[in-house]
Amino acid sequence: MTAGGAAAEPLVHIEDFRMDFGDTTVIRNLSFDVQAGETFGFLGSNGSGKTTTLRALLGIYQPTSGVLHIDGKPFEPGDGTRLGYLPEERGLYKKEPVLDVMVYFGRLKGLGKSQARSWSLAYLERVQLADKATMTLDKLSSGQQQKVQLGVTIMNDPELLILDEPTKGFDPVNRRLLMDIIEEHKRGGATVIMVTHQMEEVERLCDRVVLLKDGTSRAYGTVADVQDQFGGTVYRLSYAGDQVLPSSTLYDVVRQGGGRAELVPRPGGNEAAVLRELVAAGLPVSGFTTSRVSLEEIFIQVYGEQHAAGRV
Ligand SMILES: Nc1ncnc2c1ncn2[C@@H]1O[C@H](COP(=O)(O)OP(=O)(O)OP(=O)(O)O)[C@@H](O)[C@H]1O
Repeated sequence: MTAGGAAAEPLVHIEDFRMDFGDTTVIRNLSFDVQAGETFGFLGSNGSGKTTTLRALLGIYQPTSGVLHIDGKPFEPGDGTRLGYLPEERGLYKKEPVLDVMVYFGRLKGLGKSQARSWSLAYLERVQLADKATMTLDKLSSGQQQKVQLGVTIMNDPELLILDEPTKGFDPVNRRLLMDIIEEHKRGGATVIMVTHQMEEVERLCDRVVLLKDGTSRAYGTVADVQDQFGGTVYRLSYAGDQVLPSSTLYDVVRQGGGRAELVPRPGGNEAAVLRELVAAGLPVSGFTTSRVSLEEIFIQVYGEQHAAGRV
């Protein structure tokens, strides 16, 4: 792997990536880098092209055009960087016992049999599945199966961990556990690329992010950079009644209902100007506070109100 340092090549380099399926272009002009050692959030609404990009990066899809490099070259399995990939579509041998499956994959990844076995037993203990070690996978719940799959993904101590929605379907306690495990890999020096729809995970773990919309980059940088690109602040408003806020050139409404609203200011939309406009429009404002815009609010602003009510 390339050594660290100011002039170091990025571990992952994507430049002008384009992907067509038949007549449909699903990714265009996509460029971003992931530096060695960082945790990178790959964000975007459903169907925006995240999984397609990861598949092209790993050579599963042939890109229509552009550069997709890991450590300075197109990825070849078994060649250089130690990779752990958790694909979006999960799938292990469901009729085999959990421990046997883990040991099998451990051996494929170059671990000795006893090393793979002891690692797997310790992992199963940690994720509270020790009592399932001899059960076949199809007897486990889907969240439990996902824990096994994450174990298989990280058991070769990857230098580059690519996780496509690692906590999908987990309850909050298990999500926290999984985040802790990913954070340990990050602290151990691994580079992590993570697709997730959980913005609090991104704020907790990610050094930088790219936000995809319709196959192209909508925002790219540190979480703070992206917050700044979207005005940096959000106004939280409470008011009597449940009326719809007037549209305005001074702000975008990212959420409203039940006498509360969140507004992201546009240029010229300072607190005083926005408040004056709302009051002039007859809105009985009872509270108005300013805070840093969250990634979730940015996400809603980018992808539209239709996502606000449901899971994106
Ligand atoms: N093999 C394929 N053939 C044709 N279209 C495809 C293929 N794979 C993906 N697509 C299309 O490419 C677009 C992007 O899909 P992709 O799975 O990359 O989105 P995503 O951002 O990962 O979405 P999600 O958050 O829902 O997982 C979608 O419109 C999808 O239908």
